[in-house]
Amino acid sequence: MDLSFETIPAFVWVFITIYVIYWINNPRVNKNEPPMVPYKFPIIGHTLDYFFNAENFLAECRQKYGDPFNIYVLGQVNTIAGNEIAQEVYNTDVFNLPSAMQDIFPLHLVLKSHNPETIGQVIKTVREGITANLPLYTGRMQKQIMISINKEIGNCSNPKLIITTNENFAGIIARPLADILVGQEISKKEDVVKAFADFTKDFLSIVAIPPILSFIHPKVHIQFIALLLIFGWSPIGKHVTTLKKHLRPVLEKRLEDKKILDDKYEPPLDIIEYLMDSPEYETKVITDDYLNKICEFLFIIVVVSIHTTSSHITCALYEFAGRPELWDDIYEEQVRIDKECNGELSSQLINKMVKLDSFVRESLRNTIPVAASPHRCLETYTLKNGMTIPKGRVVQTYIMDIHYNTTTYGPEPRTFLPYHGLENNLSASKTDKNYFIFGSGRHACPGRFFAVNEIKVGLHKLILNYHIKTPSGKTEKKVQIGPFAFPPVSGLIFENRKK
Ligand code: HEM
Repeated sequence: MDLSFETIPAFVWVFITIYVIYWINNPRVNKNEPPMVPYKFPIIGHTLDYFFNAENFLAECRQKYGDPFNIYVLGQVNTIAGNEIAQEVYNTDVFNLPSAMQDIFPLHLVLKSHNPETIGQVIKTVREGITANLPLYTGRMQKQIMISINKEIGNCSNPKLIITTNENFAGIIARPLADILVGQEISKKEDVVKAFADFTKDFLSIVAIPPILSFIHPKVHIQFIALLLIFGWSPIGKHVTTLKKHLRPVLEKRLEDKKILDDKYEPPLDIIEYLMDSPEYETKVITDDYLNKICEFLFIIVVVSIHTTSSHITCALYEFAGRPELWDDIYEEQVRIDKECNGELSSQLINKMVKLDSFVRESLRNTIPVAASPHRCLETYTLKNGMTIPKGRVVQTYIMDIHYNTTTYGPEPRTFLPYHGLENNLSASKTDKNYFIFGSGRHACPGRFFAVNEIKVGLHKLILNYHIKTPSGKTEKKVQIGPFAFPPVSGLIFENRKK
């Protein structure tokens, strides 16, 4: 590079910009706050440790500074709350998940109606429309899962290696959810199932943009993404168009039928019917605005439900495939239940899969990011231990500290304990202070009962139909990207069981 007299102003500007960023973001931690972990480089702080060595870095900090402690990542101070503090954070309304998520998972940029009010309606819909009707959905769920299994895994008379990246099982999970959300007619359309299965993956291309501008402020990074979207980038636009195309005629027909049949109208059991019946979504005519509103609402449910469930069923399958010592025991339970119901599962029988449930709980306990689920402190708050968390601070949940605590899970907490849940009367959907996969307290995931049922029915059918093993014959390593964990990518070998 030529260093001439003219380049000096550019250097001066770069220097001034860095100094201003440093000055604005220079962490000011009050005396009464959790201890700040020292760092070497201004602005960068602990960013590299957190994104490239999170597990060891946080473990060392925890040992030295206790729970909680502060680190400095992407120009912001974050409080890390582990086993002793996280429960208090989750049980106090001053700490808010959606507010902190907006900075790293800006769904509101592509789904304009994603705001606190709509999230409240989504939670209510999941509770009243899905969880409360679980027994009524079981038959449909089972049928749709079998369609997906036959389509995506099919006949394996010879051993077949299936590269089970997340997408494969997103299809298995998307089909039953489509059935429940948009009804039996629309969910037969393959392009709708694909739109549901792919929506989150395509949205994640937004999240994958390196958050360099967050060093200035997280909102600057979000504004940059907003600009890209304004200039025409639309990773999820095609999915909204697909859903609208199929939704319009069905909603119009339902309105028409209601008018003609009046009291004799038999409402289908699905979420679009639930919505049309609710005061916020009542309408006499299906306008484009109305369709947009309904589509956005449905995609919010899709985002919170499909990717989470599909990556967990994938990981559970890898755990099963890599642990031959469990195969016979869990298979025998599935055969017994299958015989009891002649292949037609009911909610009660899903509850009877106690070994499978316990295995799923253990797989969920072990499929965790190092830290996740940020909560923003909305008002300065003093913890029971006397430490103060200032307004605006993001508190990260140190999940590994919670899920690998030695008091609950023994001196080797990373050992896979398939029957820990069964022995301690803890089902896979039961949250407690040592099991945070579905969060905790008042805001704990309202879809967890449905998610666990879906995972259990999926595993039940797969285990009944196939021998499943890993290519190495052992458990496969999950993929770790930064503090996040993803299913292994080695693939799984399926072979038909002899009937
Ligand atoms: C294995 C699959 C799933 C996992 C691991 C998971 C995990 C979570 C977690 C950690 C939270 C935050 C809880 C908190 O703040 O305490 C959450 C919230 C939520 N989940 Fe799930 N979830 C799963 C499946 C589902 C499904 C299938 C649905 C819907 C059918 C769903 C709907 C929601 C909703 C609406 C919220 C927001 C709750 C609130 O803010 O109060 N989730 N989930």
